[in-house]
Amino acid sequence: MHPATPVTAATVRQRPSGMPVHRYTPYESVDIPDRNWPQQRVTQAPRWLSTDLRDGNQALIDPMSPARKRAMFDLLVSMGFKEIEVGFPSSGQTDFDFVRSIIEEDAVPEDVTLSVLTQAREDLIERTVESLRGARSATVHLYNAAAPVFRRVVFRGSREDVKQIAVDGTRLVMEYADKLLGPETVFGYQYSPEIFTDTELDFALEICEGVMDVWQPEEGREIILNLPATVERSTPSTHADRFEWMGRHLSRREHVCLSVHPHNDRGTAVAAAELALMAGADRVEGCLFGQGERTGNVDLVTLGMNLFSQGVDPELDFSEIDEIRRTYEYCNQMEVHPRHPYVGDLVYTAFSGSHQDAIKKGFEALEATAAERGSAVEDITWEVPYLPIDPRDVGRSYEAVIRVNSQSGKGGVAYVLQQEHNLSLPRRMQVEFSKLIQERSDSDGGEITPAAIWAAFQDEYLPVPEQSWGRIALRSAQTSTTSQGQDALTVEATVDGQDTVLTGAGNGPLAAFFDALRDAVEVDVRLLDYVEHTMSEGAGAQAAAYIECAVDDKVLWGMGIDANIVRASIKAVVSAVNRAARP
Ligand SMILES: CC(=O)SCCNC(=O)CCNC(=O)[C@H](O)C(C)(C)COP(=O)(O)OP(=O)(O)OC[C@H]1O[C@@H](n2cnc3c(N)ncnc32)[C@H](O)[C@@H]1OP(=O)(O)O
Ligand SMILES: CC(C)C(=O)C(=O)O
Repeated sequence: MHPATPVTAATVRQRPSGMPVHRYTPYESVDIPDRNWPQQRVTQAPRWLSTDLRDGNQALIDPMSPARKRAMFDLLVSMGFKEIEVGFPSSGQTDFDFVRSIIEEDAVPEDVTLSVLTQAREDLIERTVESLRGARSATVHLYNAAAPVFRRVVFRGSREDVKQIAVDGTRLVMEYADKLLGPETVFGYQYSPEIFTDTELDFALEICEGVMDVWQPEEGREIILNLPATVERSTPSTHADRFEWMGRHLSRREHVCLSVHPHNDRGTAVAAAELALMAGADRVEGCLFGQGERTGNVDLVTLGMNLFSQGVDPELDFSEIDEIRRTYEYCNQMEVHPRHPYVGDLVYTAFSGSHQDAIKKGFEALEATAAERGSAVEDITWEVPYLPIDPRDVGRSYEAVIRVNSQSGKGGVAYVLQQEHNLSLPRRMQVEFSKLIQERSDSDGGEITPAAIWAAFQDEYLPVPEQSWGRIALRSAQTSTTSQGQDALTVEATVDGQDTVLTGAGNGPLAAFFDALRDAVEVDVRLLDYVEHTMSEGAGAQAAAYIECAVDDKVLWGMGIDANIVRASIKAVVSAVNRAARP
């Protein structure tokens, strides 16, 4: 409870949480009942501007060194950004020198425009324009805050005074560009009424019109009007209403590039950007993985990948997302959260049973469709439950898609055995084995790695001669045909510690083996189900045999792997018989 507010029955009733809500006011909505944006769809990528090297950089505890700046710049270029805000050159020598270095070292591709930010102060503008000498294509971005509290507190002036700062600043930018830049530079201009989100719409419009009257946008001379949610204050829908309102009221709209610059204070910057695009914005400013002041700028990776996942070309290359992330982490000295959309360590991983089951079935269905159509899986429309995109499209593997812990079910365990060991366990055997894994994860806690799952599987099902438990250790098995046309089987094994030769006959090698077991080992085995498959293509391939049997009064599975399918089946029976006697 706020100390100045006494607790009374009335306040408690009005404010059940006890939080000092009376200090805050609701955000004003926009009167635009015939809004169009909800019907719109984004069908192509916007123009992107990365401000990692400016808004991102200015929010770092330790701003980027020249080497880190350069690594970030090169990354942005390699991803396909065509507009890059490379700094605030009048802030100090580091930013100024960085802009100079990429121009002088010819590190800026021909189709990339550099952008630099400045306040509307003459000395700063001069220094800013100075930094751009020799650039092929450059934009000066001028800002001043326009919201009432800034007019009152920061500039201590009227609307007219604040508009004049923008108008004079624009004129100064043009004058210094004329004076300092040569014909080799294609020069552009951007203006931002800072804190657009808290600025009265009519005043935001008035100040933008004043700036345009100076710049005189026309065919081949666009102006970028960037309307920043410097501090995110409204719902994305109200933000979109404001964009639609501005788009409807701005003069010379066809020469205006309307730009959105969301911050993430309410956690909805991505939605705010998307809805602003629906409301007519042409361009988005933001940072990789949402770096930036306070809660960050809008995350350009999420925005781009959201387009990608809807079948729209983002016009940015995210195919090696982990490389992008590594460079981001080096440059910003910040870590990406494990749940960060599209890139976090855990975002393509399912631990829970029902998710794993659905993912596994999804992969199987995709492969079946591809086989049916005779096409590659990569050419089939992606439709796998719980995975909005194919992790491989961003350079991830399927390795971590399913991880097993106490929340996992049979699907997850089966998936790991399938992926790592080419074993397709029959459904009832999946249930049987996953119970064993479940018991282990319940008792040990935490994740059970694929290696631990495999070790448990081998220990439980795959009989080997040196195995430390079980009645029977198989050494060799040979089949022949009896004079009555039956299958005869001779098996060399150690039974209860004694070297033994087992013989039997029956209709098929399995029946012959059951016969041998009944006589020599005194167990009664009945076959209930049998499944086999090859584990790989070509000669020398191993076969896997799974046998469900009743061993005396126990029903359970056994499994065997061998290059010879008969031996694989016999091993599977040995596996079941041994398991039946396991305490
Ligand atoms: C929302 C954003 O992200 S905006 C970008 C913010 N980024 C940065 O500020 C990073 C780089 N900035 C800097 O390094 C420094 O601010 C500098 C070097 C540019 C300027 O530093 P200083 O000269 O000390 O001024 P400072 O930034 O503190 O600004 C305060 C003064 O500028 C005025 N001012 C602030 N913004 C603007 C603006 N956009 N246009 C004109 N004047 C402005 C203030 O009213 C104040 O004036 P006063 O001293 O007469 O009261
Ligand atoms: C300079 C402007 C565009 C800005 O960074 C903001 O308002 O957040």
